[in-house]
Amino acid sequence: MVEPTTFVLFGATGDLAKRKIYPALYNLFLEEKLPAAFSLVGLGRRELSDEVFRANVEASLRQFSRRQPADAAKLNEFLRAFRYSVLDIGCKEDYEKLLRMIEQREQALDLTPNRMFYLSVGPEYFETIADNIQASGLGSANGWKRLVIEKPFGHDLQSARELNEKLSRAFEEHEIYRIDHYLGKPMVQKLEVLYQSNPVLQALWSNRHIANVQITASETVGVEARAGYYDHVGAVRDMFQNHMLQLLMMLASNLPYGSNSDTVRYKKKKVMEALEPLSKQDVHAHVVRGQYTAGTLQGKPVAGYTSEPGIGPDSMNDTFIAARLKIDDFFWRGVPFYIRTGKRMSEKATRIVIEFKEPAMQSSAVSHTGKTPNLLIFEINPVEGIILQLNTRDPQQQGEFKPIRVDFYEGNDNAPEAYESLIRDAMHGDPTFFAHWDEVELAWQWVQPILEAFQENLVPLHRYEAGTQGPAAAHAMLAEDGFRWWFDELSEKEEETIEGEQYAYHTNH
Ligand SMILES: NC(=O)C1=CN([C@@H]2O[C@H](COP(=O)(O)OP(=O)(O)OC[C@H]3O[C@@H](n4cnc5c(N)ncnc54)[C@H](OP(=O)(O)O)[C@@H]3O)[C@@H](O)[C@H]2O)C=CC1
Ligand SMILES: O=C1O[C@H](COP(=O)(O)O)[C@@H](O)[C@H](O)[C@H]1O
Repeated sequence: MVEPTTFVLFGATGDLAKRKIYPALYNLFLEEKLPAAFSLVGLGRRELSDEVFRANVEASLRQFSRRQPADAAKLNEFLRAFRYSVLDIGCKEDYEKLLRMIEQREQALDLTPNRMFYLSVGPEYFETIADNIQASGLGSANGWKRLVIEKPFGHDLQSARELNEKLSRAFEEHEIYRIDHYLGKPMVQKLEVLYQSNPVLQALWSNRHIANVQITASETVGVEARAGYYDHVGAVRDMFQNHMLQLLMMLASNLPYGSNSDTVRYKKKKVMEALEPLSKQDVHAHVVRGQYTAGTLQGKPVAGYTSEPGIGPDSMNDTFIAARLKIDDFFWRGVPFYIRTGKRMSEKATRIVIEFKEPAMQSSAVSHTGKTPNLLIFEINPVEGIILQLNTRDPQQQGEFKPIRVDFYEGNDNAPEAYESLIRDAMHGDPTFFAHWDEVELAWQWVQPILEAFQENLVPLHRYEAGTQGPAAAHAMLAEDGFRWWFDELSEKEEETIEGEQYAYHTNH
């Protein structure tokens, strides 16, 4: 049972609300996962009547919801909860007006005053909104209050700390839900269960058996219409500091059976604390910075980053980052974690590949031609699946090994979106899949030398052609350790030679 809730949506006329929040709420409603007593107040500067607001919400469902609103009665029942109020974030009187409106609705619907403030607005507004919520009395009713905020949470370590301090004046940590939509992806949420409920995985889940871990989030899209935002953040802030490090934490935290949200947060924090820090001078040896140039994607020519609308010809912004990380703890000491993410790469895929070690002793009487390492692959996005790569004998070529893949793909094309489970969890008061401040701070702390090294140009900016798997230097980084990125569609030529060097790939580590 979800408690009665008033959902106060700042940025109700914006892109995120239309594309993600309304469809998520609608699907939760259809699945009877919204509170029976539910009211939503949308806020923005635009003058809209309740009717126009509801019509806009309906239009967004028609465009973006995974389930079309076919049943008019159901749709009307859903939209009945929606009201709109004009609010300028900096205007104190607007919050007083909002308070009166919410109180009236709570009275009319006999709602306990539980209020969820969802900030779907730029981060520059977070502090003002939190202060005004407190000053107006919106947050001091006789129920719970929660603050849901979107990324980015700060621009670097210092700004993140400042922001957190400001939010803490109005909301306690347990009331703040920092959304990282990667934590809402079904396969990411399943990692915990897969580990806890499969002794075979538990037995293998350590430096005894694992040679390395590779986490990739490659995108085919470029900067799109987000130049103003992206050119100041780059891949390191947009994806790496948050989504990619969250994937690392979820994978490496070895959660014991029966973990609750406190254990999850504690374990994730421990992973971050055990990450070997990089010094600014060392960044170049463990981090590859890249930027896409013109190329071909799915048969079509695409522009290079510096020719994109809104991007200057001299921009040194990173559209790709790859890094080698080491976790110095009992489980993972000696296992490199390679993380990479980039725009305009050859495929849209988020996946984790776990490469297992080879047994130390091999019989010399048996040919090992064709043998590859065992791999366990978690496909996270856009397809969801688990693949195990094993070796068997090739029946045609008696003496040779042949890799086979045992795979399971989640066939549900209509799977819930990340925002559905995250909004539901926030309404339930379950913080498990939200980013705690401790993790966010540790993530910024780890990334800070990278930000500084990029800023001071201590790391070369490697160009990579759009439609490829990123700069050659990212392949060379793994080759230095005797590994390779799995699942790259490198052409044979590229595989043989990278920047004139022989690709050092061997399977016995
Ligand atoms: N869009 C996306 O896919 C994603 C967005 N995010 C984050 O979500 C947040 C919102 O992004 P997005 O929806 O794209 O942004 P938009 O620019 O599309 O929307 C911004 C919203 O903020 C409102 N707003 C702006 N200034 C004021 C003000 N002074 N007073 C009142 N309302 C104001 C606007 O309303 P009005 O114009 O009516 O005043 C509008 O509803 C950002 O933090 C973004 O980083 C995170 C992940 C993905
Ligand atoms: O947060 C962001 O994520 C998207 C990628 O998300 P995905 O769910 O499609 O993998 C990325 O394109 C965007 O730049 C970033 O802000």
